[in-house]
Amino acid sequence: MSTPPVVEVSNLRKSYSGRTVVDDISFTVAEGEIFGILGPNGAGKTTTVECVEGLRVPDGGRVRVAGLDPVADHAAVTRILGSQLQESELQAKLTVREALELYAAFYPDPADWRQLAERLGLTARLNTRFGVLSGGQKQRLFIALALIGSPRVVVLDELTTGLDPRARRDTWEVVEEIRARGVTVLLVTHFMAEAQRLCDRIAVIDQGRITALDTPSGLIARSAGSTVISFTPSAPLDDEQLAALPALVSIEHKDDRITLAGSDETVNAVISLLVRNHITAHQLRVTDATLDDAFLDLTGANR
Ligand SMILES: Nc1ncnc2c1ncn2[C@@H]1O[C@H](COP(=O)(O)OP(=O)(O)OP(=O)(O)O)[C@@H](O)[C@H]1O
Repeated sequence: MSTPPVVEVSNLRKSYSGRTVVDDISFTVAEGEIFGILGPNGAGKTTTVECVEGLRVPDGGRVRVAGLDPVADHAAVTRILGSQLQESELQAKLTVREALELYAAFYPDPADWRQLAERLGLTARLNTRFGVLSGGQKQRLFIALALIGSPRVVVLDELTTGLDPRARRDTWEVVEEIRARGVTVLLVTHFMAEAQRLCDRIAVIDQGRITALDTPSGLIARSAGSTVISFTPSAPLDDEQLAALPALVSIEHKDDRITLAGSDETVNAVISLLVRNHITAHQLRVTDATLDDAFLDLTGANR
């Protein structure tokens, strides 16, 4: 028996001063899933998740979190859904311990904050004031505070922005641990590597609309030119023959080097073409497109 989705968004619309920034967005998130919302600046990602959190009132459409309306049933939804705070929401003088105790007091049945601090590597920082924590330590504290009410769903928005690569990786591990405990994660991100590593499915949003919704590998596969082939031929190749290759998306010449974007079919055909013409391919490289390429294809970023 399939369980109902934890988060349901149908035909969501939101405008600011007559300008539509979320335009007919629909998606569902299953229990235990890490669902990514990816898109360029100003695409409407934060507005969408703020509607899920009940922090913004939609102009149209329907949002449900565990069957509840985040605006009408706000108090009930805050007990189910944990949100990541913004930096401005914590006083610089508050210590890590005080912040954890304060937020634990908001919930009738909070998680054990000492255990959370331990798991997030904050035990040695309990007496440190928030204002002097490093960026990575602040993010860990925000994650701890988002989890303190033992939520079923946690919303993490731009979780690793500004972190160094090490701190980013540590934070990803924490998110994977959260999911391993069955918590559903709604993750807003700009970082392809983050989306690729963590998300089960990703909605790509551009100008307020979903342009694609798929698994990371599904998004990559649907990107035009999912395989890139480059080589330096031992003799000139006729452009017409190259242009006739199956599934070819683009041809690029740079000095003697040729770069083709296509599919696996293109790779096989180009090899046959070279063999037929007794041409050797020097420094032949075949690479798969990345989520970066798919992102550029699926958003206005390359138009
Ligand atoms: N309170 C507001 N009043 C007016 N316009 C707003 C408001 N909040 C957001 N916007 C505008 O709505 C659009 C979408 O913003 P939103 O923050 O949802 O995008 P985003 O995808 O999260 O962007 P970013 O990646 O830059 O954070 C932007 O053009 C933004 O300027």
